[in-house]
Amino acid sequence: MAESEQECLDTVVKSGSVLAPWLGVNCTLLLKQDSLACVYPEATAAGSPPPLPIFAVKLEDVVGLKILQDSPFSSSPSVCRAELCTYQKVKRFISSSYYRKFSTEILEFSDAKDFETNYKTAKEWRESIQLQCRKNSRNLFVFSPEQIDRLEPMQLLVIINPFSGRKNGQKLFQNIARPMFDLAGAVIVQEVITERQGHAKEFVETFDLTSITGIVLASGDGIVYEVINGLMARPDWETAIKTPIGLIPTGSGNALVSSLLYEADEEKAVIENAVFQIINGGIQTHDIASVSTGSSHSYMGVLIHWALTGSVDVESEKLRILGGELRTIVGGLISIIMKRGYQGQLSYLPIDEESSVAATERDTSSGEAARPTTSISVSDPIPDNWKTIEGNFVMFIGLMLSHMSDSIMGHSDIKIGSGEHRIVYAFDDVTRAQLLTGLVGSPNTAKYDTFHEIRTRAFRLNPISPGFITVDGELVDYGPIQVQVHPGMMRLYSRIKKCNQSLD
Ligand SMILES: Nc1ncnc2c1ncn2[C@@H]1O[C@H](COP(=O)(O)OP(=O)(O)OP(=O)(O)O)[C@@H](O)[C@H]1O
Repeated sequence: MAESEQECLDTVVKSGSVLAPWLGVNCTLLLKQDSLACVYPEATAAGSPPPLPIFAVKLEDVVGLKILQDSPFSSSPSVCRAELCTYQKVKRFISSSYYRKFSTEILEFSDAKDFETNYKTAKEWRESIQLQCRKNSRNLFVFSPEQIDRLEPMQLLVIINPFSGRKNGQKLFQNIARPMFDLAGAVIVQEVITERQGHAKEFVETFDLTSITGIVLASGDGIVYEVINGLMARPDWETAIKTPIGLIPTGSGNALVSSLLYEADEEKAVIENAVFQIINGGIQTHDIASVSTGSSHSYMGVLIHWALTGSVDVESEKLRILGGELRTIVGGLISIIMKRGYQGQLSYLPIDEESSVAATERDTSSGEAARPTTSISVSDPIPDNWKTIEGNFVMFIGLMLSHMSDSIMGHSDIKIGSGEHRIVYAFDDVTRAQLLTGLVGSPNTAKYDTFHEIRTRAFRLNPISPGFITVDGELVDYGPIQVQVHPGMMRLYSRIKKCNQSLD
C-alpha cells in the first residue's frame, strides 16, 4: 500500500469520549476511514506511541450501532448505552475456511449530565459510522463520481414471495433480514407480498422508482426474472433497469445470489450473508439477455434449462412439499434414472466472433428508447459464421453465472456480469453415473468428454422432441428460442470488489 494511501486510512474522521462499561474506564472512540477503534485516552495524546486499542473493527465488518434507549445495566440514568454490531469473518477450527459471526461491543455515551444529550451524541455517532461505511462502499465498489456523492440512506422496496422455497420467506425476512436492515439504517419504504404469478412484474412496472434507491427480493430466481422484465417493460426502462437489486435466498432456486456469495467468498444460502451484501450499498453490474421465442420476448439474468434439467425444473414442481433444493435433487435423480434424449439443434456464434453480433434494436413508434433485443429472430436463417450442432441431447444448461442452485455449481469461472452464456450439454452417450456427478457437482467437462461446453453471446436452440424450456426457473413457450446477451445492463447490491467498473 502506498504511504499516502495508508495516511489517508489513518486519518481520524471523528473522535469522542465514550465509556467502556466492562472496564469502567473512559476511552476514546476513533472513527477512521476504514476502521473504528476504542482506545485509552492517554494513547491519543500528541507524541504518544500508536494507541493500543481496547477493541478495533474494520468498517467493512460493521452492521451498525444499536442504541438502547432503556439501559437497565448502565451506571446512571443519564447514560445512553449502545451496541456496536459487527459481522466478522472467523476461521473454522479444523478447515481453512471462514464463516461470519455476529458480535457486539458495548459503549456508553455519558459525557453530558442528561440522557437526551447523550442519546443525541450516540445518534450522531450512528450516523457518522453509517455515512463512512457507505462512503467506503461507494469508493470500493462503485466507480462513478455521482454515485460516490449520493450518500442518502438506503430506501428500499422489498418484494417477498411467500410461495417460494419452503414457503417461509416472510418469516425469514422479518426475523433475520429486517433487523439487519434496521441496524444498518436502511429504510424499508414498502413491503410487497406477492399474491400470484406475475404480481412482482406488474408491481415494478408502475411503481414510483424515484422514491427508492434499490429493490430487495426475498425469493428465488423466478421473482428476479419477473422484476427484470417489469423494469424493462417501463417507458423509462433505460434508467429503471439500473435500479440496484438486492437478493435474499428464500427460494428453491437461488442461483444468482449463490453465485454472488460464492464470488464474494462468503458462505452460500445463509440469509445473513446475503443481507450483508446489500446493507453498505456497494453495487456491481450484471448482464441481462434477450430471449425470443416465436410468440414472445423477455429478458433473463440467470440460466436456461432444456432436456433433462428443463423437465426437472417443471416436473419437480409436484415435489414442492420437499422444499428447498431437495426437490431438485429428488427430481434430478428420477430424471437421471429415466435418462431421456431430446432431439434438437443448437446454433451459436462462438464468443471470439462477438464483434459481429451487435444487437439490433426494435423500432418503437411510442418515442421510447428502443429496447435491446436479439440481432436475429427465430425465423431468420442462421448466419454463415455461426456453428450448428445437432443430436439427441440429454442435458442442456445455458448459464450466465457460476451456480445452478444453492449448492450446485455449474462452472466456478463464470463470473457475474462476464458478458457470456456458457452452454453445457451432453448427448445420449453420457452415462447415468456421469450425469449424477453433474447433479451433485459441476458437469466435469475436463474429466468426461461426454460433457461439452460452449462460450457464446448469441445462440438459437431449436428443440424437436417434446419437452420443456425454462428461463430463470420460469416455463416459456416450447419451440425455437433465440438468446442474446446484453452486457452490464443491470445492477446488483454486492460486496464483490471489481476495479474500473463502468456503471454508465
Ligand atoms: N403468492 C403466490 N402464489 C403462488 N405463486 C407465486 C406467488 N407469488 C409468486 N409466485 C410465483 O412463484 C414462482 C416461483 O418463485 P421463486 O422463484 O421466487 O421461488 P422458487 O421456490 O425458487 O421457485 P422455482 O424453483 O420454481 O423458481 C414464480 O413463478 C412466481 O411468479
